Amino acid sequence: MSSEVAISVGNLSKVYRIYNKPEHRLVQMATLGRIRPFKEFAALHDVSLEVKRGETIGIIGRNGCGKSTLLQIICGTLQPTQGSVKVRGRIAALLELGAGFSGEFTGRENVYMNGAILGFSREEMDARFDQIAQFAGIGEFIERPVKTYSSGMYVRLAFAVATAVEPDILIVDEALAVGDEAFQRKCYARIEAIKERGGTILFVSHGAQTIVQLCDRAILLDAGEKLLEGEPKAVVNQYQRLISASLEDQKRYRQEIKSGLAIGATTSPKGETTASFWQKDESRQEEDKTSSHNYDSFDENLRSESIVEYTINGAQIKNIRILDESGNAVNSISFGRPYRYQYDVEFLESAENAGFGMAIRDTSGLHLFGQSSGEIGKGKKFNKGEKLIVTFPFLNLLSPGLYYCNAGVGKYEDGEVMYAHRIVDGFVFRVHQFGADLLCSSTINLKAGPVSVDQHAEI
Ligand SMILES: Nc1ncnc2c1ncn2[C@@H]1O[C@H](COP(=O)(O)OP(=O)(O)OP(=O)(O)O)[C@@H](O)[C@H]1O
Repeated sequence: MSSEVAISVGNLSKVYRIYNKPEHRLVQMATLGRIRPFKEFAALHDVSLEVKRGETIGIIGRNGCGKSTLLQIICGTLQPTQGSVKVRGRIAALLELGAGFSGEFTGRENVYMNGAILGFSREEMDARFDQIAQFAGIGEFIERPVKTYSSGMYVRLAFAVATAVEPDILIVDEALAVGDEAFQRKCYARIEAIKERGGTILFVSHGAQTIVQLCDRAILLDAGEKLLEGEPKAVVNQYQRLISASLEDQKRYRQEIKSGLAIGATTSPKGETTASFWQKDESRQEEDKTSSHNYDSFDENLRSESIVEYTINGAQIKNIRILDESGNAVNSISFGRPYRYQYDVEFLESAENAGFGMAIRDTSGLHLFGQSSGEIGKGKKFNKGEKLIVTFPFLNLLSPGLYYCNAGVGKYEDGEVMYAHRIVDGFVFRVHQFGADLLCSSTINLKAGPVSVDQHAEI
């Protein structure tokens, strides 16, 4: 293993044996394995991955997809059925609650025991103890048995120990979700500090935002298999599409993701690209370019390369766009000016209680703003064939930079809220620098106007 690599996992598989009754284990032992009264369940199948020193990798996937199993094998607390794991450096792990501490011992005693397991002497832990207790912030509970702790207190102490011992590799399994918001912020700051000093971090989370914000690379696990590995935002987009798909579509998506078809698929089902709408507006763009009132324009080269389109489920969103005050299509816009974010919707089936939404995210995937036409479930009925233009007016107070827009049509059917159609990162726009410098460009905000949904025959 090269010295640049901190973790190397090769063709890892884990098969659990599931016994219907505890005594079946005895039967197996008594018959020297001739009777095998168990079923086998493959929790991991042929997973390989490599984490370089200094990288932060996020693992995302549905419940039961094998994330914890993978981390436990990497930490050495679980044996694989097949495959290899090589680790270079000292690992500190925050695995699921209950692992790591002994309930009968006090917090203080557990801190010292954990330190000893990681190879620290009593003196070395003495030097760190006050800092650990202060970070955990659990007051006099540090002198009480850990079994009396709330889950939040437990995580506070576990995180304080795991990060105070300056690990080369930090492995965190969703644990932070238990702490309160202020503590989570403290933890993320500490994770950032570990990253900055070149530590390697392996991070499991269901939180798409966390993965996008913290990680250099993400891995999507599904049913024990590594489906995708890559840039966090692209991986998270596919994960979100997968978890909100019907069982039937999930199979197809898995195939698409595995074969690489799902990434950067920018074509809508009818073969129209999002850019085709804009080509219709070329004459208007020309007019706009000649007008002297602003620097707004439409940049043909600025296209979203991370579009993820959900299955059409009764409606279709088309032609996502931003229009300036005069109705010109723009994707390079000014600070402080009013615009309309717009898309067309055609209902392919009638839908009760439909609603329309949008969201804006920055390049890291951070959700900045979202708006909807109203609560889904209290919306109108729309008939098959009905065509609409959905408009979200806004005053642009976003700082210069690139932003990605989502569009979604929701409906309420059989007591369930679902997407009739959704496009993630369907449109990208730039807030340009011209004229923004003098304004307060640190504001990350939009001033939204009332959403309108207009019937339209020609879309
Ligand atoms: N000791 C065990 N015996 C049998 N099956 C197990 C055992 N531990 C885990 N499993 C099964 O293996 C699969 C993977 O479990 P794992 O805990 O790794 O998933 P996960 O992705 O971490 O799930 P979650 O997001 O819910 O924490 C699940 O279907 C789980 O039921």
